[in-house]
Formats: sequence, C-alpha cells, structure tokens
Amino acid sequence: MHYESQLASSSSSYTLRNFISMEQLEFTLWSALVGWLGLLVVWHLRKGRTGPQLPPGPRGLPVLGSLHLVGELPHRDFTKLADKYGPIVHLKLGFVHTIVVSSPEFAEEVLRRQDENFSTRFTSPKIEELTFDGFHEVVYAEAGPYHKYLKRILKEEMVSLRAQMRFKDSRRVSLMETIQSLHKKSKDGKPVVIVEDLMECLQMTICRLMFHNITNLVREFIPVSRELMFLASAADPGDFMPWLGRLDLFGYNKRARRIIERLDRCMQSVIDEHRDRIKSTGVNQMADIVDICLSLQDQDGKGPLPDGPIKGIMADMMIGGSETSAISSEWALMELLRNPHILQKVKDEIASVVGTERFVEESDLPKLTYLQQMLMESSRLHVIAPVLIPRECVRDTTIGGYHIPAKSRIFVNVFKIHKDPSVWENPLEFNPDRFSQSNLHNKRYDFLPFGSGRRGCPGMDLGNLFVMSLMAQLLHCFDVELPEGQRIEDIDTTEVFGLSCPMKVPLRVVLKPRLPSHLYDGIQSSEAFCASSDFLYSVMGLDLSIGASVLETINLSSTCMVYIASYPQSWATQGGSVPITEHRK
Ligand code: HEM
Repeated sequence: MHYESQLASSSSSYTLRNFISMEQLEFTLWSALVGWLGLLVVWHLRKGRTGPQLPPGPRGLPVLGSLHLVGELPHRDFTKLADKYGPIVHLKLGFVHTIVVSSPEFAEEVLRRQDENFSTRFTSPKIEELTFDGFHEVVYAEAGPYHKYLKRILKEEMVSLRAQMRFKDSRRVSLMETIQSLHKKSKDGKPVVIVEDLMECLQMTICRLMFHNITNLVREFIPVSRELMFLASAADPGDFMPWLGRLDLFGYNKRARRIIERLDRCMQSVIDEHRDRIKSTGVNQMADIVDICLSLQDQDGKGPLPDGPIKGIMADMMIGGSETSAISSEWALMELLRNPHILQKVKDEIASVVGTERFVEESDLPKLTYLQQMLMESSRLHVIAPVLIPRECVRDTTIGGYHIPAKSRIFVNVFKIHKDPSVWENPLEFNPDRFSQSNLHNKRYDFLPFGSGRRGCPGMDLGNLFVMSLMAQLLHCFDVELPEGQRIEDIDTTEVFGLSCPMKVPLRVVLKPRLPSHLYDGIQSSEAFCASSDFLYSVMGLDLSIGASVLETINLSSTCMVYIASYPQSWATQGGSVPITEHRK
C-alpha cells in the first residue's frame, strides 16, 4: 500500500513536473519564433530601405499576382501601367517577376548596355517541345555560342542582301504569280482580303528560297508552319505558374510535339532529297538555302551544322519571314487608304521612277524614298512585335537604380515608345515626312520595329526588301480602294496580339488594274520559271546568281540606311564576326 501510494504520488508529481516543463518549452519556442520573425521583418525592412527596390507597380493578388490586369492586348495594358507608375514597372504575373520598360533610355539599358543580362528567352514545357533533333531554332535558342553561331549563319549566309542576290528570281516569280492571281480576282470587282494573298505570296517566296521548287512539299509545309506560328505565340497558364506547364491544361505541349514531328518529317525529306541530288551529281549548286546549309556539312551529314539546326533555320525563315512582312504591308495599306493624299504621293513617285510600261524591278526600290519613309512611319504606328519577343534576365541586376531579380521576364514596350510625345511630335499622326533626310535625328532607341542587340531581328534587310517590293508592285499594278459603301472611318484599326500583331478585322479592298493588260497577260508562270531555272542548274550548271546581280546595287535608300546604321544591332557587339569559313573546316 505504501509502495503503491508512493508510486502514485511519485508518478503524479512526475507528470506535473513534466507538464510544467513542456509549457516552459513551448513558451520558449514561441518567444524564439516571434523574436526570429521580428528580426526577419526588421532585416527585410532595413534591406528595403538601403538596398535597391523593385520598380514601382501594382501590388497584385495572392497566387494570380497582377494577371487580372493584363488582357488580350498586353501592350496596351502595359502602357496604362506605364502611364500610372512610370517608364519601368514591376508586376507579378502569376509567380513570375515581370518588368516592363517603356522609355528609349531603359530600352537602351536592356538592349545595349545590359544586353548580355537580358539576352535569353524564357522557356516552358511547350517551348521545350519546339526543337528539331533536340536543337532549338534561333528564336528560342538559349543565349550562348550555339545561338550566336546559328544566328550568324542565318543572317550572313541566308538573309543578308548579299546572300539574297542569288535568289532574286525566286522572289520575283512568287510576286508576279501573286500579281497575276490578284489581276484575275480583280476582274469581278469583288473585295479581296488582301493579307491572305500577301501571306501566300511570302510563304511561297520563302519556300522557294529555302527549297527551290519542291512544290508538293511546299503545300504541306505552309499549313504546318501556320500551326507552329499559332503555338509559338499562344499564352499558356504554365507560362506564369511553372508547375502548371507540365499539366498541359490547354493541350499545347501535345500539339507542339505533334506539329514538330510533322514539320520534322517534311523538312527531313527536303534535306534528304537535296543531299541525294548533291551526291548523285557531285555538285552543290547552292541553288537554295538547304543547299547552302548542306555546304556546311560533309558528305555524311556531319560538321558544325547537323540536320537539326538546319530544320530550325527553315522554321525561323518561315515563321519570322512571312507573317511579319505580310502584316506590315497590310497595316501600311490601311494607312494609305486612310490618307489618300499620301497614297497619291507614293503612286506618283512609283510612276515617275517606273513609268507605266513595265513592272517594278528590285533595282527601282532604292529610288522610292517616299515609299520607304511611308513604310517606316507605318511600322512606327503599327509595331509588329509591340513588346518585342520577351526576354529573361539571367542574373540579379539593376535598371535605373531598381532591383531586377534573376529570372524576371522582360518586356520592352516598343508600342509605347513609338508613341511617346516627348520623342515624336504629334505621335498619333501618320506623317511619313518625319523620316525624311532633313528630319532625321540621332536617337537610337526610339524606333525599334526590329528590336535590337543580340536578340534583334536578323531578317531586317530581307523583311524590308519583302515589304518594299510587295507594296511597290501592288500600288503600281492596281488602284487600291475600299469596297463600295465602306467609309474610311469604318476601318477597324484594332489589332490582335500574337507573335505578330495583325488587324483584328482583316482589310478588304477592291483592286483595279492600272497597267496595260498585255503586261499582266505576259507574266511567266512558275512552271516555266522552274523549268528554265532547272534547265540552267542541271544542264548548264549555271548559278543564277550571276544573272541576278541587280541586287548588288540594292541598298536601302540613304534615309533608311541612316536609321539602320544607327541600329545597335551590329554583330560586333556579339563578340566580333568569326568568318563563317572557319566553322566549315
Ligand atoms: C517586316 C518584317 C519583320 C519584322 C517587323 C520583324 C520583327 C522582329 C522582331 C521585333 C524581333 C524580336 C527582336 C528582339 O527581341 O529584340 C524579331 C526576331 C527575329 N526575327 Fe524578325 N522580323 C521581320 C522579318 C524577319 C525575317 C524575314 C526573318 C527571316 C529569317 C526573321 C527572323 C527572325 C528571327 C530568327 C528572330 C529571333 C532572333 C533571336 O532571338 O536572336 N524576321 N523579328
């Protein structure tokens, strides 16, 4: 009994002692936690006061951040934010730090001074699908030696004016086919959705530049690459909440995989066909871009440019080259319809240079300075990539004294810069004269239709050439009018956001031929062109570029050149130019 009561009392006193110590322990732990949190808050506040802060911007909601502030036209929403918070804005889009710069000064900081910090693109599971044999094409390639090499090949060997000299006839035949087809359509006087014809013209041109005359593949290639364009620009929840990317809620990753497989098959057969032809004839005629790419490989397909990147280059050409130029032309046409006095001035200029007894030649283009000014003005008001293609910051840095965390997504709001009243007088007015020789000024980052820096557009020269020739030929061959009953004020000038920004309601126009009918009737068909050029290639072994030397004399006019020369786009900033031949060894 004694033993039992002793045990009972000892056990109860043990339990009590134990309880008290637990309470003390808990108290101590809580005090430590509160103290630690307090210290953390003080440290954070002090850090905030002394270190650089994030740029100003909206606070955002939990999880979503400020996604609700960005709608279908992000460049317009970013512009509203810039009006409220200033030329550099920070917002969280989902879980992603997002920085929008909207002044020439901050654009220069991103595109030139800190180009290296902002030279990569963000990736997502969808973008990871967009590879060929595991190789990215230029647009999404990670910044580094591979991107630099591929881009240099694309620019110097394929899309520069020098490289394009050999493809003059391919360009001409597609353009003249379009004129012929528009001429037929014009006969019934019905309106045409002009961007569709322009797009087809450019896609055919690019296919011909790339693989000369494999017509059946061209037909397959065009719809597939359209789907690729859509997928590349489609916004996905995974872009803002990275863990959602793998769930593939909208099925984009799967679609991207499928489309790349199709495109890959299509391009591989083009490459194989070219390789077989070169093997069987023992000569690479350098007749198209695939031939040029294959010249960088040895007979077994090895060398610095395997098949994967060649397919990437073809995808870049198709995506980068066709839609951008077609849409630029559509916007320019729209502005001309809204400004008949400017349209008349452009037509007068073309007539004075070309006359009325022949079509426009590429050698006429440098003389069409007012047309060039008009196109530059149109690309100022209607930017094809209003926030460029977003980049990612590779390391912590500062802009204008503000902290920019590594992995932030960066948008350069060219849309706003191009309409900044402190840079452009009456910015909303369509006035080609602001690009005339006498009005040129030396500011570099207030006009960025092709972006700039390491990620700037490599196809600027070719894009300009496409748009110039299309517009010159179209305006020379046809009087372009609005359909009967449609007033200028009825034109809907809203845009759709995407990889490029087309008109929401495509422009419909009525075309009336202006030249003598025998000219349209005499347009050579593509079959005739292919037959004659094939004959030259295969029988006589002639390189058509010899006969296509007109482009040697083509330089954009001095107006354009001053601007382009002032583009900080140079390869010098990318580590100098290693001669391409070194990569061929
Ligand atoms: C009027 C025609 C064109 C316009 C307005 C245009 C515009 C642009 C813009 C704004 C960018 C983003 C630049 C940046 O982020 O700084 C870009 C990138 C690019 N463009 Fe173009 N472009 C045109 C024609 C072409 C053509 C003909 C090609 C053909 C090869 C091309 C290929 C590319 C490529 C590969 C990139 C990605 C560059 C990189 O990430 O390094 N573009 N373009």
